[in-house]
Amino acid sequence: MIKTAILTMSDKGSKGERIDVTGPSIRSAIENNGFVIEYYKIIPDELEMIVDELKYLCDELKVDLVFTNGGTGFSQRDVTPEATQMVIQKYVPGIGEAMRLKSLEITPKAMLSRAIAGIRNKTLIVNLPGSPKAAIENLEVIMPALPHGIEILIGTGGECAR
Ligand SMILES: Nc1ncnc2c1ncn2[C@@H]1O[C@H](COP(=O)(O)OP(=O)(O)OP(=O)(O)O)[C@@H](O)[C@H]1O
Ligand SMILES: Nc1nc2c(c(=O)[nH]1)N[C@H]1C(S)=C(S)[C@@H](COP(=O)(O)O)O[C@H]1N2
Repeated sequence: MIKTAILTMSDKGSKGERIDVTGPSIRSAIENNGFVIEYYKIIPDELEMIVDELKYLCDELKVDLVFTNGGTGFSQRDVTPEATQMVIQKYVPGIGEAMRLKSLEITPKAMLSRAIAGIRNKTLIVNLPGSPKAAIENLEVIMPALPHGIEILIGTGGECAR
């Protein structure tokens, strides 16, 4: 079982002005698929809050995987990739590259997501875009490779086929 946290970055959602559809969509897409959701929270697009949450999830709760959603675009308040960059020790460029490459087959707007992924200690952090459609499309791209990477990261296996 992969211990997973879902962190929704949404100014409107955190103020109760919009129901978070994306966080629960991610949950239902991965639950019962070898992933167990240990944490879910909606927070505003505030750099320091995001950094603190990510550190808590990696260092205290020690989840294997964090999916962030929202705050990857061009608006002034979009700072999720910057917060992620501040806490990771290793950058995993292939995850963002794959999400954008495959998503460009769906919409040219895919290039507007600045999502990144990286590792802090034994936790993988993956940024997903904010809309439910975009988040699930991006998630579907990376799902086939994620369990293998996490097994290697947490040391429970992960033999690469030769
Ligand atoms: N958590 C969410 N749940 C449902 N829909 C969302 C969510 N996040 C984003 N969306 C949808 O995707 C669109 C683009 O997302 P974006 O993050 O740019 O919106 P926003 O209104 O600036 O976000 P917010 O105020 O929530 O930070 C939104 O207008 C909304 O329709
Ligand atoms: N697969 C996919 N990726 C996508 C989209 C989409 O509809 N499908 N929307 C894009 C759009 S319109 C934006 S602005 C960026 C950033 O989204 P965010 O600011 O909500 O994080 O994700 C992009 N990535």
